[in-house]
This record gives sequence, C-alpha cells and structure tokens, in this order.
Amino acid sequence: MALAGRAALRWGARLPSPGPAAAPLCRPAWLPAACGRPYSSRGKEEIDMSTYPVESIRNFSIIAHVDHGKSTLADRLLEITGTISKTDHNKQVLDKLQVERERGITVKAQSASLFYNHEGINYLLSLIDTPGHVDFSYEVSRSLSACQGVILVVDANEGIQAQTVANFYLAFEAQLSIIPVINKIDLKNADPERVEKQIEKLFDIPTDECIRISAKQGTNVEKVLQKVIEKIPPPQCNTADPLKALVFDSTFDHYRGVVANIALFGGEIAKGHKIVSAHTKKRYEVNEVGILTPNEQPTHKLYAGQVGYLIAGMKEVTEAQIGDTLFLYKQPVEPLPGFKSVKPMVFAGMYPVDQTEYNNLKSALERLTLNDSSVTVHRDSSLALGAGWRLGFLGLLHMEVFNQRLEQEYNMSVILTAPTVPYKAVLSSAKLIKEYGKDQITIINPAQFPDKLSVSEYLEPIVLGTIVTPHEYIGKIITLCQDRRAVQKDLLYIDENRVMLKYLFPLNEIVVDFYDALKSLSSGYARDKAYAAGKLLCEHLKETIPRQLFEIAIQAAIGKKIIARETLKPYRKNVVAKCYGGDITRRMKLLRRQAEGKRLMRKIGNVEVPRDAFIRVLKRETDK
Ligand SMILES: Nc1nc2c(ncn2[C@@H]2O[C@H](COP(=O)(O)OP(=O)(O)OP(=O)(O)O)[C@@H](O)[C@H]2O)c(=O)[nH]1
Repeated sequence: MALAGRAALRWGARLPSPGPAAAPLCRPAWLPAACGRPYSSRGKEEIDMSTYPVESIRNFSIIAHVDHGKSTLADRLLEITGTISKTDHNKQVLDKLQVERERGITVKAQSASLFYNHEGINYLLSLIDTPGHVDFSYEVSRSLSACQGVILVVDANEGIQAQTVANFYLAFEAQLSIIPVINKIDLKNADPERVEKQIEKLFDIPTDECIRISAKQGTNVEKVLQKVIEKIPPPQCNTADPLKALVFDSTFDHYRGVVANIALFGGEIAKGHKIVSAHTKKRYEVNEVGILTPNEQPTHKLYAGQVGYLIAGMKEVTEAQIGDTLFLYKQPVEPLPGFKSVKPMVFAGMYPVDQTEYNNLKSALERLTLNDSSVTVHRDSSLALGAGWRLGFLGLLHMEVFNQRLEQEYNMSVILTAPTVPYKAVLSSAKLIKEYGKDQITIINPAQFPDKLSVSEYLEPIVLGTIVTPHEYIGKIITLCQDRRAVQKDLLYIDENRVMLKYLFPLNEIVVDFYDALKSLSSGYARDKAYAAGKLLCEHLKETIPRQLFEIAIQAAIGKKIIARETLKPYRKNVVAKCYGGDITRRMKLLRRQAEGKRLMRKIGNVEVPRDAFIRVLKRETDK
C-alpha cells in the first residue's frame, strides 16, 4: 500500500481544479537538428566529446515508486556499458551521499554518462537516477528537463504504486518517450502479467511493450539499453548555434565552489570560455567542463545535446540558480523557461544547540541549501532557543534527511522544532490590513497567528493524495481518510484486487503520521482532538525530555489558554546523605539551601530537548 501526495499546494475553502505535480514550467524548446561530426570510439585518456553528435545521444531518467529498483538497474547499466567494473560490490553506486547509503533510499538525482556500441555505432547515453519518495519528486521533474525519455520501473510483485502513477504523469506531461520495465521477475511472488495489465489499463501502454527484467540478476537488462536507443529520440539542437546551457542541478564543493550540472540546448562550451548567467547577469570564466562517469571526468569541450558539469568560479550560493540559462559573453540568447519554484509543505524552526555556533550553522545552511534548493530559509528567533531560522521543507522525510545531512556533512548539531504547515488568514481588521499592506497573509510560524478577532477566515493547504491498496483494506482506509477530513475524488480498480483511491486531504492531517497510520490501518482518532492531543503531546514530551536537576512544567496551549500540563520531576541529590543522625536544624538548612538553589536554577536553567523528540512526539506513537 502506498500514498503519494501531489506537490501542488492548494488552499482549503477555495479549490481550483487539480494541477500537475511540481513539473517544469514547460519543456525547453529544442532547436532544429543539424550535426555531422564523425562517430568514433571512446578514447582512453581524455574523451573527445566531438565524436558524439546529437544523433548518437540519448538522454533519459529512470523513474519509479520507492524501492522498485531504479538504483539497482542503474548499477547494471553502468556495468554493461563498462562505466564501472563488474563486481559483487556494486550496490546503488549512484547513491553517493552517506544519508542515502544509511537509509537505502535515493535523495538526490545523479547522472552518469555511458558509452555503448549498438550495431556498430557508438552511442553516448546520459542516465539520471532519480529518487522514488514523493518528498523528492521535484528532483524527478528537474531531471526530466534534461531528458527526452524515461525508463519507468515497476516492481513485478508490488505492481503499480502511487508514486508510479505520479512519476508517469510527470514524464507524460513533459511529452517524453516512456519505456515500461517490470523489475524483480526473479521474486517468488512476481506476477509480471498482472503488472503488464495494470500498465495497459492505467497508462494505455500495450502489454507487449513492457520489458521483464531482474535488475538484481541482470536478466534482460541489455534489452533495456537497446530499447533506449530505438525508442528515445536524440535531442534536437545544434552545435553551430550560440551556447544555451540549462543548469538543472548543482552541488557545492568546499574547494572548487559550485559544480553545476548542465544540459546543452545549443552551442558548445570549453575551459576559458566567458559565460554569463541569464539570472544574475554575472560573468564568469569557465575553469572546467566534463562528464560524470559516474565521477567527474574533465573533457576538452561539451557540445549541443550533451549533459555534463561545469565549474566556473561561482562562490556564492545565489550565483548558481537551478533552472538558470548560461550563454556566451556578448552572445545573449532567449533564456530557457526554467522551473516552477517548489512550494514548501512543512515548516520547522531550526536553532543551533549552542548559540556561539550560529555563524557556522548559517554558512552550513547556505551551502546545503545550494545542494538542496527546495528548502526555504527565513530568519527567526525564539525566547527559549535564541536566534535561528524557520525552514520550509517538502515533507517530513525531506526534513529528516536535510537535518541528517547537516549533521553528517557539516558536523552541525541543531534543535529542530515541531513541524507545522502554512496557513493563510483573511484579515478583517482595518488596522492589520494597513499594517501588512494586504488583506490576506500566509503564516508559517504558529507564534505569529493573528488574533482570532482580526481574521474573517483561515485557509489551510489541501493536497491531492493517491493511495493504491489491496481491496480488502478499502473499508478501513476510507474510515481513516474520513477521520482525517479528506474528501474522496476517485476510486478505481486497477485490477481485480487492487484499488486506487484519490482524496483531497488537509495537509495538516497527513503531514506527520498519516503514512504510519495507513500502514498500520489504525482508525485515527476523534474529531475534536485538541485536548486529547495536547495531553498526549505533554505526556510524550515528558517521556522524551531527560529529567533535569530542577522541575520542568510541560504545557500545551492554544493561544494563551493552557489546555494540558505535565510535570517532569527533578533529580534529587541526597544533600543530607552525609548527615549521620543528630542535628535536625542542620538537615533543614541543607534542604532549604537545595530548594533555593533549584529555584534559581529554574530561572536560568537550560533544558536540552533531544533533537528528534518533537518528531517522535508528533508521530503520536502512543495512540497506536
Ligand atoms: N529480488 C530482487 N530484488 C531487487 C531487484 N532490483 C532491486 N532489488 C532490491 O530492491 C531494493 C530496492 O532497490 P533500489 O535499487 O535501491 O530501489 P530504488 O527504486 O532505487 O529506491 P529509491 O531510490 O529509494 O526509490 C534493494 O534491496 C534491491 O536489492 C531485482 O531485480 N530482484
């Protein structure tokens, strides 16, 4: 069973018709093909990229639901093409980040150039392995802008899942060629026939177009490569045109600055070229260009239709906008449409554990947000936690992964506050309307909620979610969705025992723990739940916050009204342990002094809240 949320946020009360998931604004227009460089095989030292004309180029992404085997298929493709040597240790080679290896998921799209000889012709294949989890679907849509086709992988046992549908539509709307591949046919419970029928029913792709493979064992993987060459068209562009390069991704290297992943929609680029960013109008000199095999391999030049990387001395995070167009100095071109900016769905406060680390954390945040530009950052401060930021993420997993990367890649220790969703308030107070200069404001910080009396209406974000489930669970799932105030939009049998449900969900109802609840099919909880939820939160925080030397009051409040309270008892040092028998006044004095000490400590004491306590608390683990 799986859930996928549409990335497009909508606001309660007024619901426009469903829009596409976070997709590029539109496909960059390709220029007419005209290239005639001769073919040649791959050189041993430096690869001469001029020997790969557009006709010999295929740019494609691998897309799928979580865990259906994208990265494993990428491993086999890298091996077959000799990009990496064949060993038993090649496991998700393109998942390079520590967080990806530890969690076994792809977080960041990764590209690699493969060289493949088919029927005597040398082809240059640019492959992009994409993440499967819905929180990272903006990575998929960006990757697709550099491609003309996709391999859509579906697990032969699980069949079509929610993210299969979402990713299919991303590729379909971008008018890309789609090669359906049914993976894991080696599994005992594999039923490729059933999955082929699902693909035909939902995507209108004839069953005989599906390729049955085992990425793990390598079965039929070569057929996939042949299909890529036959079915995916080469890019349509021209090296004789002026340079037009799309920055579709970028990473930050501590030593060399920004490394931008680029797709050339025209012209050529080489070391020493003077280039201009269409976004910032700043000028740079190119230090290095190259391809990823899958590590950076410098080349003399890159040509129209090719996908590679570029280093040009960009040092500031703001200089390498994803979606930017680069052109040659004094040869301006019409910029490519770029990408729709992604809207964060979940907000949380982030503070350094130690305020003296503020500047270090600031610079770590700047660098990490360059690698992950979907995170929004606003300065914020809290009485209890000091100066910090309010960060916007695309989902809870995204938030956890970002936090883990800060820790692992930048050695930062942070406090993350409870995740919340944005709200809008339609103001009724003339004074506030004047103050804000508008009658509707977006609130990303619960502490900034305007007074109820100054607001005529609150709007909450609504998302369109897709659930794919075996039919025996439908009843329970419908109950769960209703309990979360969801409105059913569609119910479709994708085969005799699998159902696809579509619901409009208030984001707040699903953002933290819906997926867990869906998996365990617990029936949720009552409607008016503020008091119960407040009590539960306090109880849970009491369990997660370590006891201190002084008493701590844990309170849940709505505005100024306290609705629940728990007391965390202090550790008590036995100050009278050394008074053997005797003098009562001496004992009383020691106890009085201890009480006074604790009173003072309560005033100045810092409570260390474990970083993940909020998330654990909000997952409402106790109500299962
Ligand atoms: N039996 C079997 N297992 C496979 C096959 N392909 C992949 N797997 C396993 O499925 C799991 C997920 O594979 P990945 O390649 O990481 O899947 P993914 O789609 O890249 O995952 P995300 O990037 O997190 O969405 C791993 O444990 C693989 O070993 C296959 O053909 N047969």
